[in-house]
Amino acid sequence: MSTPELIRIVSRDSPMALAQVERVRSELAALHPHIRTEVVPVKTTGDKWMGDLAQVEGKGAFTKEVDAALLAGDADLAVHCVKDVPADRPLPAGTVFAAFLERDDIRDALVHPAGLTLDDLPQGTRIGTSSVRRIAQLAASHPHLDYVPIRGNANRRLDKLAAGDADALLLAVSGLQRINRPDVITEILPAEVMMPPIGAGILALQCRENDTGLIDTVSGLGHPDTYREATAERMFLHVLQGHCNSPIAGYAKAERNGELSLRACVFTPDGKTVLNAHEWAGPLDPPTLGTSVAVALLRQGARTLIDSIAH
Ligand SMILES: NCc1[nH]cc(CCC(=O)O)c1CC(=O)O
Repeated sequence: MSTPELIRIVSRDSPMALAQVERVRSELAALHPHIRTEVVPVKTTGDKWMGDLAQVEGKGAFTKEVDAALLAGDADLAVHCVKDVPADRPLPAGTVFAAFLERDDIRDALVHPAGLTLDDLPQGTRIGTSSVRRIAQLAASHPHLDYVPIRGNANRRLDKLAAGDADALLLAVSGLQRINRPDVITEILPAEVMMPPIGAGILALQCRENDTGLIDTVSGLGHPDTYREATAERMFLHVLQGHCNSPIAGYAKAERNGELSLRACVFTPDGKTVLNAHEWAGPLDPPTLGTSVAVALLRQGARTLIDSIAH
């Protein structure tokens, strides 16, 4: 097994994705100063299609072309937001996760040009979001708000907000930090108000499964607690067979004392029905915790809620 001299890193070509690649490059440079890296940017279906993601083959819209480049040997290492990697099916055959980087902020933020906070938004404020998860969580608590679909990478959404296409946005804090625009945040929503999506704030490194030298080299970038959280969350989503447009939210948390917990919710689109589960792992391993929380929600009727959303 040999250490590679050059690692070609493939990723989406959005500013956020390229910033993520730079983080990987700098962590790699610190660990392996002699390895050179090259960036292979690709456009994904999700970047090109500006309509409803459920109408394209929704699942994997942000990952398919990246995975294809990896499998074709045009690159050696893919960087993905775990949030964008489908969990209802296995990773593309022949690829594996080699590491999960230390998790960033998991919360969503409100972006309002005049600096208003969520509870101050007036009647009829148009929130630019296409996310079933985000809309379902505000629909019940803030019924006076309106929603307008908005797509495109975070920079484009900020441009559309400035152009007046929406009155406010909901975006991930971690994403805004990555594109160096935390200045636009007017309020960070606590996870109790806006439960994050599965995999929020986590970057995964994916390799070809037979590239053992590379897997070994990049595994040093992995963060053990993030690995436990990501594994519990993805098994949860796998058992629920959630899809990219699912009204599902939740997060695992590895506490300082080593205990792992997972809380999760499934919503109706109007947010009036919320199924809830929160469990501690105790002696369970992370995937079994994920399975247990998913089964708890299935017992409460989660299947009907998930299947009633078009996908
Ligand atoms: N679907 C786009 C996407 N994928 C991951 C993030 C945020 C960063 C992350 O959670 O890793 C975003 C942007 C957003 O939802 O605001």
